[in-house]
Amino acid sequence: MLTGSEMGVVDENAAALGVPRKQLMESSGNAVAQAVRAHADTGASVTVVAGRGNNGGDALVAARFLDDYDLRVLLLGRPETITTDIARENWDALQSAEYPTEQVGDASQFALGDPDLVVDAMLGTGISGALREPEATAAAAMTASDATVLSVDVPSGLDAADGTLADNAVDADHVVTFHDTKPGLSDLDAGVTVADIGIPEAAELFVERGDLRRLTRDPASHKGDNGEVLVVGGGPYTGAPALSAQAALRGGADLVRVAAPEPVAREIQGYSENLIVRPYDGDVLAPPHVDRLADLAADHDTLVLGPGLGDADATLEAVAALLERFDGTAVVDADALSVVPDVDTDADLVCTPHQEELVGMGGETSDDWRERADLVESFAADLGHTLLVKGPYDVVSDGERTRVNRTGNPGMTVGGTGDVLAGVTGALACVQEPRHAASIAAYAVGGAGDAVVDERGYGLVATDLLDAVPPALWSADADD
Ligand SMILES: NC(=O)C1=CN([C@@H]2O[C@H](COP(=O)(O)OP(=O)(O)OC[C@H]3O[C@@H](n4cnc5c(N)ncnc54)[C@H](O)[C@@H]3O)[C@@H](O)[C@H]2O)[C@@H](O)CC1
Ligand SMILES: [K+]
Repeated sequence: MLTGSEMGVVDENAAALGVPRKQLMESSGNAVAQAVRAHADTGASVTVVAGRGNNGGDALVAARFLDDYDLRVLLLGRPETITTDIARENWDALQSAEYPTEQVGDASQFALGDPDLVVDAMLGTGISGALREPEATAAAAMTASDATVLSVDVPSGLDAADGTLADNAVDADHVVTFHDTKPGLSDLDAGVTVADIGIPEAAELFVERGDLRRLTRDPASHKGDNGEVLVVGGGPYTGAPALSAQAALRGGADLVRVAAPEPVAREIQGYSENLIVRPYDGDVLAPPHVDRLADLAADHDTLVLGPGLGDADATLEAVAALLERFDGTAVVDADALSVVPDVDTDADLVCTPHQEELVGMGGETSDDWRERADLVESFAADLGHTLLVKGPYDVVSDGERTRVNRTGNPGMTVGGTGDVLAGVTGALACVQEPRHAASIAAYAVGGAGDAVVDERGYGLVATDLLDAVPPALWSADADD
């Protein structure tokens, strides 16, 4: 089942793969016409009631497949108010071909007549709230009529975000929905057909620009609403935690703090005035620090644990103890990964190993990315956590759902790129489900690397990625 917004992600991913929405609309329209044929004999009277969005567009396409019916096509509103180019192009095609179309200016002009079948294509996944006019009047007329009511995608008035049905929704006899069923359809007293509209499976498997649609930033948000990240890293190394923390800021987090041993804290701060550094005593993370860090972590949306911590026994012991105390979302990277298989934690972990680290954790890998995806999925299920396994094709799995990211290039084998990825994942995990955070982070950091290499060739360094992350996250072109 897919919600309306998930459908939007998949459909833009299809466009990114070369199957644009207008092509999908042609398939949808064809499927609507097939459903008409299934419920009305050739020659029967069929009235199409089209809204001004793409739901209406689907039915305007269907009209071209229904030449052997006694057809009427009603547009609710003026053609100038059609909201998308592709729906308007299909309206214009009906005009050029001189189909019998009518415009309904307002509710008082709506007259359904007495058709054998009515196609309800007023509103689909773009609805918000109860039906307004003239849709409300048209819906009441459809529901009251003797006509068979065939709804396109969802009955107008059903909100595919959560399945709620408006009081004045269309009472459909049949629904032809696209690609996958939608929330609320199974509760209706209507026959539901799911039509394949030619969206490639890859649009759901591969992370593509449609996934960026999940990113939203509330214009009314305040400092902190977009995430506070705590990076626990550093000791033997200073660059890694600084990179992760700066990447978390580039990934959209509002506040990023780094907890690090006192001797390296100043150096980490020196990399960037944007960071807040919280020093603790000693040269490396060790069990005595855990109480304070656990309290600090509880005040953050996500924890990024591992960058530059090193693998001293005391450090790994402290990592395990910290995870045992923590019940939020933590991105675990680098040396901290080795602790994960044996740790007992209520936290949601996003583990970001490369393939060697995966094997070190007890997982298996394969040169074939499809096999690797299966292996990662079953290992994620064993662990009970989300995995983002880095490679030429990154694999993200929560043990049930698995995605593959194809951005990135061989220039990114340089040191530090993993720290950037962990930081961006940490930032996104403040506002996204872990699997989406990991998928989008992999896509955007890979895309950032691709942009840098496109511009300057190989020889990129991890700091180059930082500036390239925001455009990779936020400036994808969306089509209609
Ligand atoms: N996303 C996809 O993957 C695909 C979508 N297609 C179709 O596109 C539909 C979604 O199209 P759109 O996003 O253009 O949205 P809709 O066509 O569902 O509705 C958009 C219009 O409805 C108006 N509106 C919203 N709430 C209203 C209310 N309560 N009362 C009256 N008017 C209201 C909006 O102002 C807007 O003009 C799907 O349901 C499906 O039929 C298909 O063409 C193929 C693929
Ligand atoms: K509809």
